[in-house]
Amino acid sequence: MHLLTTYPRLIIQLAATTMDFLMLLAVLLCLLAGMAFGRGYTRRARPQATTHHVSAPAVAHRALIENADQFFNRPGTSVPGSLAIWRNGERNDNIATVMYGPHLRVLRCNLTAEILSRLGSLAPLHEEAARALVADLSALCRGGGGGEVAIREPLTTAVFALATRMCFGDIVDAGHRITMGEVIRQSIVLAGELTTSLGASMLSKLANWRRIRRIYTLLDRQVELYLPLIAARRQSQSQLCGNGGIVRPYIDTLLDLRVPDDGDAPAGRPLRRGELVALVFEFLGAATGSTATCVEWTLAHLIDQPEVQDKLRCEIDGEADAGGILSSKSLRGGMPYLNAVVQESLRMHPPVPVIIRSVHGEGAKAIGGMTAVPVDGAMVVFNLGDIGRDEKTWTNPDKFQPERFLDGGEAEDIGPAPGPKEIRMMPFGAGHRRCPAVNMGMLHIKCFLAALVHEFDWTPSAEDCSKGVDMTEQAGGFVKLMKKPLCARVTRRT
Ligand code: HEM
Repeated sequence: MHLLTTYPRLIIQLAATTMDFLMLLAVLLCLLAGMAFGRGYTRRARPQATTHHVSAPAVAHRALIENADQFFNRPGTSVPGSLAIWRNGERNDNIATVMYGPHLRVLRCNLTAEILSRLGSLAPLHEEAARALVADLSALCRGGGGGEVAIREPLTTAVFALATRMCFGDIVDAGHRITMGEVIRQSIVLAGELTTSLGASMLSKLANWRRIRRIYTLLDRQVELYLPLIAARRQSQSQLCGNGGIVRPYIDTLLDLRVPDDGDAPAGRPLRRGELVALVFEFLGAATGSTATCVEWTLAHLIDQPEVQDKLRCEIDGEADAGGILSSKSLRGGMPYLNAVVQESLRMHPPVPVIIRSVHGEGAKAIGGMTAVPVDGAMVVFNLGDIGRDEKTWTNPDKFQPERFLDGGEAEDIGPAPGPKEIRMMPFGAGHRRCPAVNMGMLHIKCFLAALVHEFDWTPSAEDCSKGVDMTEQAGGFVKLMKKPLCARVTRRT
């Protein structure tokens, strides 16, 4: 009796947080289950989701383009997505996590129509962000006189500031923005770690309980950081002026949006608080990580191959205005070498290294070696890095050769997103769930890269002078970073 009353109390006292308590409860349940079944327990065959890996461009095409309708969802049970979605008993989906259907269409259409298709109007924001990065870097490299700079942090800060303005307008002060950036960075790193270490079993959850608790803490922190901003935007949905047009911050469009209601409201329902937070997190994370990572990899190659850097600078100098700024129109279409350099970088180092789909039924046959799978489905992982370096598709796939994307090159007709006929690279994914922001992503990368190459000379750091730039990729993670963050000698051009 004593044990029965004392233990639960002890347990509750020991468990400082709900998560601790749940984990301990889970341990007890496991122990009880073990005792109950004892040695006579035989493992029942449970339907187990299998995982298939795809590295061949032709197989990716067969699945994601020819059989797109069977590959339109990401696995609902994928961790850590599932941890983030279910809070307080409700699904808080963003675009990436929601199941294919009307809800997804409404969210994707809103992002595309209200933000992604307004690149011309957003140009002043892009230009200001690029100028701020140049100023920041000039200060870091000894007032422009030359110095070694680790580029990742100033770059990420500049890209994140741009994403924050697009999302909330001008109401976020620098301190709040820095905290938001740090919380998102930590959340993404942790989610990346969980993706590789966390399985669906209870044992795996127990082994990872500290990380799971930490991710919930970070999610709560995001709620604390975004809600005051959302409330402020709700109060005054003032408009952000763009060049020749008006662009509303993303959050304003979300506050006005109505999504299909499972109940009986024919006009739909507003987004819930948790959904708004999930969508803001997605927007800020997606718009920042991939862009900053691609610019860092590209600079590494430009330092490694100074002749490519010179050729690129020549093209940029010819297009930039007196203030060194490139028009949005030039960035979007008029600079073939800049486009080729960015495409080559994305081919070799797609910032998002893998995309995942669930598949069931006959569609599974699109994947070599698979037969039709039952309704609980199988998971298919497409390796974007392998696809971009496929030896049957690319000549010297491990060599950085932007010329292949110019007229007469082996990839002259290849764009960043695959067309209907073939897949040769897919840094923005493919099929129904491909990235909706291909044009904006390309524009952001080009905008920051062009400003950096126009304003500075990039040479190896003292360490890299002897050894060369280390192009090793960091293992794991949602975004494929350089293992050794790029440190370069940066000199302001006069
Ligand atoms: C260099 C820039 C970018 C790269 C390389 C990139 C790459 C990707 C990739 C590989 C996917 C998964 C696609 C798939 O599963 O087939 C994705 C999805 C997505 N990206 Fe991007 N992205 C970039 C920029 C952006 C930006 C700027 C935004 C928003 C402002 C964005 C929003 C999204 C969203 C919402 C999804 C989920 C789409 C869905 O599930 O329907 N991305 N991105």
